[in-house]
Amino acid sequence: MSQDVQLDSVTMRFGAAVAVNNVSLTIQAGEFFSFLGPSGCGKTTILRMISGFMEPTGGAIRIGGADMRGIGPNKRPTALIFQNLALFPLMTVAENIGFGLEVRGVPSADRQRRVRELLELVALPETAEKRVTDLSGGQRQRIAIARALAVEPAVLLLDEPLSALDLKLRQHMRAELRELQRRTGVTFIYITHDQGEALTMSDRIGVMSRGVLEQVGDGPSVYDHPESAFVASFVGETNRFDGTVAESAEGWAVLDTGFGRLRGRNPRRLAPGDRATLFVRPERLTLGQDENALEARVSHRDFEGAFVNAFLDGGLMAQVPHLGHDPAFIPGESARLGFRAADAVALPTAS
Ligand SMILES: Nc1ncnc2c1ncn2[C@@H]1O[C@H](COP(=O)(O)OP(=O)(O)OP(=O)(O)O)[C@@H](O)[C@H]1O
Repeated sequence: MSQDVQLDSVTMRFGAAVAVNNVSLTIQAGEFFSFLGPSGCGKTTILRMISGFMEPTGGAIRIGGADMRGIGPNKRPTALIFQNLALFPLMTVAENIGFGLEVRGVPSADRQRRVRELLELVALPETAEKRVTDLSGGQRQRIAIARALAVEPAVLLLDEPLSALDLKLRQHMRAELRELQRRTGVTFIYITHDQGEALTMSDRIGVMSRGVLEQVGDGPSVYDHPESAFVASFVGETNRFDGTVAESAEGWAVLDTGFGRLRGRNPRRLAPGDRATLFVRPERLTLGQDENALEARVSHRDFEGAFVNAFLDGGLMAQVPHLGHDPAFIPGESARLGFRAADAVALPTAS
């Protein structure tokens, strides 16, 4: 059975350094939850504490309501998949998957049945007698997952498991992991620095920076409603207009910026005189929009296939779908752009 994972003011100090700072959160049973953040933000440390390879220096971790303090990794209802998978190269696929069951003394016939079921689950029934070294990267990935699921963990912990794969395979595996999670109902806790992975797979995402859990929410809420400058900049591309709040009213703020007065949402209740930054996604900065109108010279444009990205003076970027007849972003010429105030968010400028 899958179980919820509760972090209660969890802190991890290494000497004077605080790797994880007072993180509180409940990951629901059966949820696909991702911790997303840049290198060094504390994601791996959180995963190690949940799996029992490290004890927090403060706070508590409960799984299915039971306090995990003092309970070693083998006694916890968790399984961990590392970045390098750590499959045994000299064993066959079936031996790899059955390894944890053998260690636990599961009889051979039961073990074989379970291995067959798991190979069906990851759609690789024909590979049972192959050596893992004869498999492709994506196949090895699936075998590592089957091996982790063999011992029927309530919670599967995944430490950047796709980072060694090439781009196409990585994108394909996202869908497979998501599907596998739905089918098994096991709680997945996934860590990644790749926002695309987090956004496509997760029920909810916890965005981390410098040991702090900055925001928790589903993909659209984190992308469309960032609550800090860090989240706005780290999740997705964004334009930023630095300035000072000139006016503020219920839910709205007007900023004086290098591009004139610009208006956006004001979820953090910024007041006149506050330093602030207005964030606008490139796909929301559009041609022929009169609200929050501005002019900027096009420096260059990149053709990306499905999209055209136009780069403008002032560090701005506008993204439009490529429909065969691209709009007039002509390098060297001035473009008149704008954005709806509802598509912009003013947040305290990052220190
Ligand atoms: N055993 C340790 N001793 C001392 N400092 C550590 C130890 N483990 C991690 N740290 C420090 O804690 C911070 C968080 O590290 P952590 O590995 O959790 O980050 P991360 O977000 O997983 O990064 P990455 O994606 O690079 O693995 C870093 O500053 C790291 O140097």
